[in-house]
Amino acid sequence: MSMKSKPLAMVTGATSGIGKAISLKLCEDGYDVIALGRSTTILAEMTSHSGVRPLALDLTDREALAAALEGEEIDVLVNNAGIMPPIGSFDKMAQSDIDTTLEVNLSAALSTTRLVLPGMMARGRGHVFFTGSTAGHAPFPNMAVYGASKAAIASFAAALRCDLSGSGVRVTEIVAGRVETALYRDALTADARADMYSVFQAVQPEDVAAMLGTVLAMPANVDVTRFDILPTAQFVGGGGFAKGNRT
Ligand SMILES: NC(=O)C1=CN([C@@H]2O[C@H](COP(=O)(O)OP(=O)(O)OC[C@H]3O[C@@H](n4cnc5c(N)ncnc54)[C@H](OP(=O)(O)O)[C@@H]3O)[C@@H](O)[C@H]2O)C=CC1
Ligand SMILES: N[C@@H](C=O)C(=O)O
Repeated sequence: MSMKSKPLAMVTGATSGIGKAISLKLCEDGYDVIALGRSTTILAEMTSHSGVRPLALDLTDREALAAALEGEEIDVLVNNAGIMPPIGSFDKMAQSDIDTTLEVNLSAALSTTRLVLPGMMARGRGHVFFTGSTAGHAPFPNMAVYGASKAAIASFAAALRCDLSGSGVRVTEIVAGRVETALYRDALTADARADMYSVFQAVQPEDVAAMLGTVLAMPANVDVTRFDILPTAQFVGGGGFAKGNRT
C-alpha cells in the first residue's frame, strides 16, 4: 500500500501547450505530476511549480518509459503528447512522417496506457485521458494521417471503456478544436501560423486544462467519457466541391 501523500498524475507532452497547462492545473489542484517531454530546458523551468516531477524522455523509447514508471502508482494519466506532420495531400507525404505521426500520436499513447492501467485496475480507481481532436471525428483536407491517428485514439478510448467496465477506472477523450499552441510549429511557417490564430479567438490551453479539472472532480460514479472543446467561431464538417470539376 503506497503511503504517498498526494495523488499522482502523469502528463505526456507536458513541456508545451495543452500538456503544460494541464500539468500546472493538476499541481494547483493538489496533484504531484510526472511531467513528460523531451525538452529538458522547459522541464527544468517547470520544477519551479510545486508538484512537478520532470521526466525527460522520448515517448517512443518504450524501454526507457517502462523503466521510468517502475513502481509508480499513477492515479491520472493524460495521454497528450502529439505532433502535426507537414500539411499536405497524402500522396506527397514522406513515409517517415507517416510512421512518426502514428508512432507518437497513437502507438505511444497505447503503450503508455498499457504500462499504467494494471495498477489502476488493481487499486480499483484511476482516470485515463486521451487528447484527441476534431480531426479524428471529421475529415480535414491535407491532414489524413493526423486525422487517422486521432480517429484511432477516439475508437480506442471508447473501446477501452468496455474493457474497464466495473473496474472503477474512468476514461475521457478530449476532442479539441483549434487551440493556440505550437502544434503547427513544423507544419506551417511562422506567418501562416500567425494568420491561423489571427482570424478568430482560438481556445487557449488553460481552457482545456480547466475542463479537465472539472471532469476529474466529478464523483467516482460519474465518467465524462468525451468532451469537445472548440473555438466558438470554428465549425467542423460541411461538404465541399472539387474546383473546376463539372462531373
Ligand atoms: N493545438 C491544437 O489545435 C490541437 C491539439 N491537439 C492535440 O493536443 C496535444 C498537445 O498538442 P499541443 O499542446 O497543441 O502542441 P505542442 O506542440 O505545444 O505540444 C506537443 C507536446 O508533445 C510533446 N511531444 C511531441 N513528441 C514527443 C515525443 N516523441 N516524446 C515525448 N513528448 C513528445 C512535446 O514535448 P517535447 O517537444 O518536449 O518532446 C510537447 O510537449 C496533441 O496530441 C495534439 O494532437 C488536438 C486538437 C487541437
Ligand atoms: N483540431 C485541431 C488540430 O488537431 C485544429 O483544428 O487545428
